Amino acid sequence: MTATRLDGKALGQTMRAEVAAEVAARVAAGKSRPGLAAVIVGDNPASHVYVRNKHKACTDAGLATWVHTLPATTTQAELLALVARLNADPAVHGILVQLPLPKQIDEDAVLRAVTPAKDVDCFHPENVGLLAVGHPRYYPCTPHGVFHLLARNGFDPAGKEVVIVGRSNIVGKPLALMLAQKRTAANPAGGDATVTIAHTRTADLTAVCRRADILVAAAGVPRVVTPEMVRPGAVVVDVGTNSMDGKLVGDVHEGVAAVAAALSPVPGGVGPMTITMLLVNTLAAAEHIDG
Ligand SMILES: Nc1nc(=O)c2c([nH]1)NC[C@@H]1CN(c3ccc(C(=O)N[C@@H](CCC(=O)O)C(=O)O)cc3)C=[N+]21
Repeated sequence: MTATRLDGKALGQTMRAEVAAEVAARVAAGKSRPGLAAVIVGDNPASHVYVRNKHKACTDAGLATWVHTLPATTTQAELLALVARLNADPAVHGILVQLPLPKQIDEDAVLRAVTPAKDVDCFHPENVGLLAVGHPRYYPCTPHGVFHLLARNGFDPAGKEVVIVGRSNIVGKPLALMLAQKRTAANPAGGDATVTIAHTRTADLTAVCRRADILVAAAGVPRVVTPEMVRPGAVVVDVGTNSMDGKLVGDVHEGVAAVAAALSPVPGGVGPMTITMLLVNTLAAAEHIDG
């Protein structure tokens, strides 16, 4: 078997065009233009690539966007002062503080300083709590991107066995919540799936992964998911973005393409979907804040 490609670049473009049309209609109706402020601290090269991609995607879809670039020596007080300014700026509907932050800065304190209505990453504990009780204000971008990459390629997780390798606050944990939840009008990305959270300390990770109809690799470990971990015909989503010798590699071994029914590539899979969901959330934030 050679796996069907879950093309996040193509689906991301389609969904960005949907956002662009909604933004244009909203502005034509005299409502506010959704705006995203991105904050990047320091000179992590990958972070600069991602923020540049986000800025371009916003511009292309007709959103207002600003990038605040701060030096690696920025203090926590300086960063909190910028966040406070963005919280108060009516042109800004979404605020994204790119992670990771330099070590002198308390990441949790910064994520909690973003006013929840503008927290388009869905990293603030209030928004994580709303997600956990099944009344999401926003969905976190990467899990939401994974959901659409599956659902819009005909792989509805409802009733399926999903195994997620990884338990981070950014991907594994919120994705597990979403996919296990009941799908309702208020929670359209509820997955109605049977979900297992595994990780690199799971005993017999291979046996656990082989149970999966849908296997999500989000451990941040290059090629941790190998072909023998995949039941023939399973659907595999690769969330890994590891840099190895200057090359971007996922968490899924190349050999998995010969076993899986469908596989998301890196690059061109979840990454572009993550950026697309940021645009979706910024539009939702403008509707939430300004109507
Ligand atoms: N506050 C915050 N929010 C985030 O959403 C966030 C973050 N911090 N920190 C880092 C991670 C990682 N992340 C990616 C976004 C896009 C691609 C992406 O577009 N990747 C392209 C390739 C990009 C390249 O050329 O390297 C692809 O997979 O095709 C990847 C990774 C967002 N993150």
